[in-house]
Amino acid sequence: MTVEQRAGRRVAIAPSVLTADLVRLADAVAAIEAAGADYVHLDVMDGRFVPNITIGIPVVEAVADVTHLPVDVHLMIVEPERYVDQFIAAGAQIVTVHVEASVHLHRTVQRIREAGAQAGVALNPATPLAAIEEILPFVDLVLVMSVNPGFGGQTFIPTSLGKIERLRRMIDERGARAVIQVDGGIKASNIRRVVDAGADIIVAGSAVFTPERSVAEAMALLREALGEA
Ligand SMILES: O=C(CO)[C@@H](O)[C@H](O)COP(=O)(O)O
Ligand SMILES: [Fe+2]
Repeated sequence: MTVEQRAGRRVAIAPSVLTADLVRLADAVAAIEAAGADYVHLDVMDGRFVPNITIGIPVVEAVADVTHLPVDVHLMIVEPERYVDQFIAAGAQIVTVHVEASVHLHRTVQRIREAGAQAGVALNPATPLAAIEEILPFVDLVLVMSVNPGFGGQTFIPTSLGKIERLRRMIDERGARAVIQVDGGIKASNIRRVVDAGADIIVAGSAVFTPERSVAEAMALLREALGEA
């Protein structure tokens, strides 16, 4: 994408429901949809790849059944290739796997696309961009983790900004089609910097689901920080 094309683009926001009231998950999804979210981001954790266990296939299916938003599934699980078909059958439109978790990443990405979803690859904060050099032409999305995966509500790691800038250059120089998603610790106070570094899709969990304000107010605050409200 050229600088000119990027200048006119609208940034997408993908709220993560990880810190929502999960007893009222349908209400949380309806609230982000009404507030103009572009995706619903679902964080799947297995207690092995990350030290936390969250939701699985039935919850993804339940969310897909009650929303028009594209369902963006972030798999923080070992051997994700064993489950991608089931997540896609459940309604996932984007399936992102961690490069650290899939030995035959090219095969996994191919399988996600064959099954009809968009394929994303995610990088932990300590994983260098070199890990995606070979897979870049085959993916729809690269997810830069700006916290160590496993929990919502953590603090943004500032060195992520340089990594996003370098990834932006890598994608643009190679003419790759992948979009850049950034996930972890993004608030109204830093969203502009993340977008200026090159992000196309912002994941925001605790900034959207917070006791401090309604979902609608929180989303408006993020848009305002982007200069879009
Ligand atoms: O994947 C993850 C955490 O592992 C994220 O999607 C978080 O759930 C985002 O939450 P905040 O950092 O925005 O609170
Ligand atoms: Fe996530």
